[in-house]
Amino acid sequence: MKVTKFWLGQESMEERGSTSISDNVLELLHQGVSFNTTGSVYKSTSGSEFEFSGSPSEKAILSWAVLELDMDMEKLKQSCTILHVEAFNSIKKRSGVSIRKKDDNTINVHWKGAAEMALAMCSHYYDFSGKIKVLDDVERKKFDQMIQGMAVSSLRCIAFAHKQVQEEENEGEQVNKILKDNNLTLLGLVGIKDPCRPHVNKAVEACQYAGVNINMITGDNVFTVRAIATKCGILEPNEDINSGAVEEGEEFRNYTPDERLEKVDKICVIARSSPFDKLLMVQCLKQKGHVVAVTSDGTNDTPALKKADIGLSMGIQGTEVAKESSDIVILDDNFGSVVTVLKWGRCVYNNIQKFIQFRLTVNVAALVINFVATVSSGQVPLTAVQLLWVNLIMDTLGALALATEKPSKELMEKPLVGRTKPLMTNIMWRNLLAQAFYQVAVLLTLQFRGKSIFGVNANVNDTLIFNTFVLCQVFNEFNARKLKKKNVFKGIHGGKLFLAIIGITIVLQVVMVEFLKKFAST
Ligand SMILES: Nc1ncnc2c1ncn2[C@@H]1O[C@H](COP(=O)(O)OP(=O)(O)OP(=O)(O)O)[C@@H](O)[C@H]1O
Ligand SMILES: [Ca+2]
Repeated sequence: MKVTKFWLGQESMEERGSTSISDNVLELLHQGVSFNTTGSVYKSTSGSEFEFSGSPSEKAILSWAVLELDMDMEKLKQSCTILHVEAFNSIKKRSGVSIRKKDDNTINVHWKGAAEMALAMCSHYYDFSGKIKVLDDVERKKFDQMIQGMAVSSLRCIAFAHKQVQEEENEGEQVNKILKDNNLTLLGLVGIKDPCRPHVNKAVEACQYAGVNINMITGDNVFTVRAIATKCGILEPNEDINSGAVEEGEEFRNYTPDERLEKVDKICVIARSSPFDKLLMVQCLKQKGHVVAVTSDGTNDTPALKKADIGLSMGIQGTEVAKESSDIVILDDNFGSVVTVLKWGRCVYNNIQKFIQFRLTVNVAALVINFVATVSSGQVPLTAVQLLWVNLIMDTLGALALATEKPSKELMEKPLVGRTKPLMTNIMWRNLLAQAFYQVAVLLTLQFRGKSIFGVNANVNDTLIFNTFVLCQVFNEFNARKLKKKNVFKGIHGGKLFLAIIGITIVLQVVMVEFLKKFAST
């Protein structure tokens, strides 16, 4: 984030530079920035480089004040004492401080906050030459237009305002417990640019392609949000203003629960929201049966992160509290990683389905064969050791082969699973029953007719059945790779591990049959 615009009175200050600002206004601005902040400035002893810490907005403001307005935080700290602080509050969107200047004992209250909200508290403003002027309706309108102009070019607007108060007045109010917030004088407006990260556009597109809707809920001004949302593809460029896709937090908050449920599907963007609105949105979407993921960086979004099905926090910018209450921490702060999360989530779900189908087929086939053969002829075609052996290699190697399949592009085309769809789909049942039926038919034919077909004795026939059963499972493993597709070999070259495991399974089977005859009864 970076301050790219600065208005003093009704003059844009970028070209003029800090030297043209009158001394009294500059001093007040310095006070307003340096005491009313949660960030800090370090100057490394060796170089002349400054280091800024704090939230992104704070860092942007501090670096602007230090580098462009020649603010010296150390010197200012020594010249004033802080009397009372009101921390930034996500509902009021402002923070305040009252300070006493040591040399003349004057007390100043400074406010910094969302521009249109701060403007509402002002009755006067400093013009470019440092004179105080009355903020009448005509002037107010001009300021409103300035703010809107900055917002539509996707800037975050923050205003600085102050008020000088009398000592007695403060004493009467029990030593500055409540900061005065009316009849302030506007010091200036800044516009902070927060450029869209390079991968966001693609990530939004990929999510939408995968059937995931993206909503943006933020504390920023509605015009700023609309500009940013359009830039990163959340809103259509020619979205109708009255379509209900963009709303303000207050509007959303004041709906009746039924109204909210009705409108929530249409809403893409909520501006000037409080943390409570974010939570409300998550609750609403969940109530509608959606699976909700929330990404966030801030402490105040903790309730929404916790309430969501999946909470994602940012690893670098994110606060510790946000990380603690999220399920996934995105280490590189890249929104593009959300797509990776989506892909791997679907991949794991898909692999579990494949394995379930595979295992159930093995078990159903083994059970039916042994049951039918025992009931009709009193002989068991697969012995206990053989069945254990099949379980052993299929549970370990089979699981390994199917669970290590990497996410494929097709996964993103799959329809959403949702909350209520069963894990075993109809297609899986179809595959399972068809495959089990086929295996049972082959093996029972071998059991009852094998000796005459191949002209072998009973012992060899039993081994034949055992081998056939294991090989059936090996082929079935290929079948399980694709639940829906006909071509189960697609992308097989990529699955080196899969092929290796199939090879190992066959080698182990040969060892079992040829070298462990006594044990395996072959
Ligand atoms: N340090 C600050 N001092 C004063 N006002 C601020 C500051 N940071 C943000 N604001 C104002 O509050 C608004 C953002 O409010 P809030 O922090 O509740 O929303 P958010 O969606 O959590 O924002 P963020 O993108 O910063 O996480 C901004 O548009 C700005 O006007
Ligand atoms: Ca935040």
